[in-house]
Amino acid sequence: MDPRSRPWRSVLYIPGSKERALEKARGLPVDAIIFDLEDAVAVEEKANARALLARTLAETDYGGRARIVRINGFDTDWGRDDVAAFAGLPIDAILIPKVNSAADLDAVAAAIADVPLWAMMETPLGILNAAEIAAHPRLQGMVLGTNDLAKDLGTRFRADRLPLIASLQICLLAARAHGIVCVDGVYNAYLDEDGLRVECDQGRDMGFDGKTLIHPKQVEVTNAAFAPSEEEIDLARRQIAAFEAAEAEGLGVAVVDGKIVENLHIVTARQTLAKAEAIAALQAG
Ligand SMILES: CC(C)(COP(=O)(O)OP(=O)(O)OC[C@H]1O[C@@H](n2cnc3c(N)ncnc32)[C@H](O)[C@@H]1OP(=O)(O)O)[C@@H](O)C(=O)NCCC(=O)NCCSC(=O)C[C@H](O)C(=O)O
Ligand SMILES: [Mg+2]
Repeated sequence: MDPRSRPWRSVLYIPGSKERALEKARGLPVDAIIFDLEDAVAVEEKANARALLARTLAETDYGGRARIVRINGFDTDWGRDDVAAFAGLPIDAILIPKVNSAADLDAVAAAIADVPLWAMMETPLGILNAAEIAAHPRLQGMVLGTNDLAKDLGTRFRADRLPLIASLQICLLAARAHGIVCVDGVYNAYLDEDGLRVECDQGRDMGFDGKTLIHPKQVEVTNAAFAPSEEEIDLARRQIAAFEAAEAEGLGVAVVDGKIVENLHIVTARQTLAKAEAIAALQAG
């Protein structure tokens, strides 16, 4: 199945150790959940969190939300046990942190069959190797880890994310070249709705499928930013109608709102309508 055929607007991290948050997520309108065993879980809680999460995933219906488990690094004390604990459980992907190369994916792929892999893109070496990582046959998605990346690059926070733009675009290029999902990093100031909206709009403009989140308060703004707007849906419908009318007259170009519409714009228009339908189906289900 094409991993991009479903919505990935809002992808919420939940610490695997937080029972209340694991329960609460069942009622949140998110497209996907990342159940985190890595940075959100303290060292002394790692084993308990893994057991709690495995039990929860075995017993809990998360509806249409995609379920992704972020394991600890495969070369850490916990990584191999994390992977083993989720074999056979109902999950949609395993997310590997701090992926530096395709070889990091090979190691996890050899340890668990059938489950799609996702990669955290958050190290300078990983960004430089984005093309070979995205080309891995088991990889279905990339998630930007902008906190780790900012740390390793030594950047300072800027609202326009100028120091990170090149890395974001390299990942998008790699993901798009290989037809996989690409989700933007988190916005740390989780009570700052205006700042989140600006960053969501930037990510949407760049071409990300959605954004990773750390708190339920961020869901509504993010879902709105990454869904096709009413205006976009209306334009897509009018472009398709105008182009089909032009084609019926033997023409290859139509004009809508003073702008040319060619078959490549129709591909985008159809994708917009398909995304709106997929979102509606997820919300209805
Ligand atoms: C940021 C938080 C620590 C804030 O926690 P808290 O103060 O407890 O929040 P609230 O009291 O406002 O919570 C209100 C209710 O919402 C639930 N809740 C909170 N967070 C979540 C969540 N993430 N998912 C589901 N539900 C959540 C609370 O349980 C409250 O419920 P109720 O009792 O019914 O009122 C906290 O939000 C948090 O821990 N967030 C996740 C942090 C995290 O996962 N960090 C790691 C991922 S980020 C990262 O590593 C990115 C990457 O690797 C990089 O490098 O950039
Ligand atoms: Mg990180």
